Amino acid sequence: MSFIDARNIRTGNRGTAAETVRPGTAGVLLVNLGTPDGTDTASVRRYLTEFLSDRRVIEANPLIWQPILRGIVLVTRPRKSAANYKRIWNTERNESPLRTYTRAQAELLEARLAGDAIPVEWGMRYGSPSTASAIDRLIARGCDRIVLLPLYPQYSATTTATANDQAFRALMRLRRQPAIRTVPSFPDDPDYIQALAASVRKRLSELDWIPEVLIASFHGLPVEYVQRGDPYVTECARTMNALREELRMTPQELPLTFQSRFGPTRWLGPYTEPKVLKLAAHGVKRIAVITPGFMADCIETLDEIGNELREAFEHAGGEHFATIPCLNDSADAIALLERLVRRELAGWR
Ligand SMILES: C=CC1=C(C)c2cc3[nH]c(cc4nc(cc5[nH]c(cc1n2)c(C)c5CCC(=O)O)C(CCC(=O)O)=C4C)c(C)c3C=C
Ligand SMILES: [Fe+2]
Ligand SMILES: [Fe+2]
Repeated sequence: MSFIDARNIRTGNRGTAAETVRPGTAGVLLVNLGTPDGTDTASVRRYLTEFLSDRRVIEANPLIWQPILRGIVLVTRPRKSAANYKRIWNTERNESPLRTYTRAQAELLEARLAGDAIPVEWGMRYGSPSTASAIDRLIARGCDRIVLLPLYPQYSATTTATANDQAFRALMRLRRQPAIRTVPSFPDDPDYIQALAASVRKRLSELDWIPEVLIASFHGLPVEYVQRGDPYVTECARTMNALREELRMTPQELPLTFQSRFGPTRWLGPYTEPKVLKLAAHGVKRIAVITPGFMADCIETLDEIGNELREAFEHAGGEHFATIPCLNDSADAIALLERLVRRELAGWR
């Protein structure tokens, strides 16, 4: 018998097709936040449980937070959120818009990379399809090198870092790990800024009125996270400086605001809705809203902005309200993703 007893060695990756790997084959993994599987309260509760139990998202001591989450938040919020998801659901595919757009981005990017035979898969940080399953699919398609692209233009530990964490957690299951390159955030990448500017010009050209103010609304973050070193707010400011320059607009014409506050702590300001109500109180009748922090339309853009903010503005005397769609599956979005990915592929191809 040889010195190493082969019976004691697991030869493959658990649950993956490691034997299909072709050395030197690179693939791409797009990761987005995640979304419920359905608009029923139970599905939303399942999703929120996983999301809001992530210690990158809620940094409070779990001994304090988990009883609040399970005793209060998960008792009240899922029903309200489920009703909101119903208003924006993609009924044709019976799925959330975030899932539809993330899948479309992956499929269109794969078509763009077809000449180089680079497979593209997509996964979610929370819910399905899981990040681990997407990595398994890339390995089954022969990859031993993965470019991992978290779909957030501005870095935050609550989004980018936890997406990367989840991918590396998935690798912990594997004997034969692929090599990974993570794509950095891209808050003022020229292709991203030009795509945003083009989306503004296109949408405004469809209107028969001109907005007095174009609000740029980003997802918020607790101020404490920024004080502890999260660079998110700096990256939002970089996006805004570049976008204002590209559109030749002033901070008054294109102000930065933050939406989606959650919980009782202080979040980044100014908050989007109070800002819009103040504008209405000052006689502003026509506004448009862009949401540059989101690569795909989702409940935060379609419902919180497209429905709730619109109603609040009109109720306060506003007359015209328009939203600029996220980059979604536009040609500009796919060209941007391709460029970000090709930059990280350098040296591998
Ligand atoms: C402490 C709570 C939260 C932090 C921090 C947070 C950061 C953060 N989130 C996004 C992007 C998205 N968030 C979305 C939904 C969402 N976010 C929170 C809470 C925090 N987010 C909640 C409770 C929810 C659910 C909304 C509901 O009505 O129940 C989404 C949309 C998902 C979808 O299904 O459409 C996105 C996208 C960013 C970019 C960010 C930090 C910068
Ligand atoms: Fe969020
Ligand atoms: Fe929200």
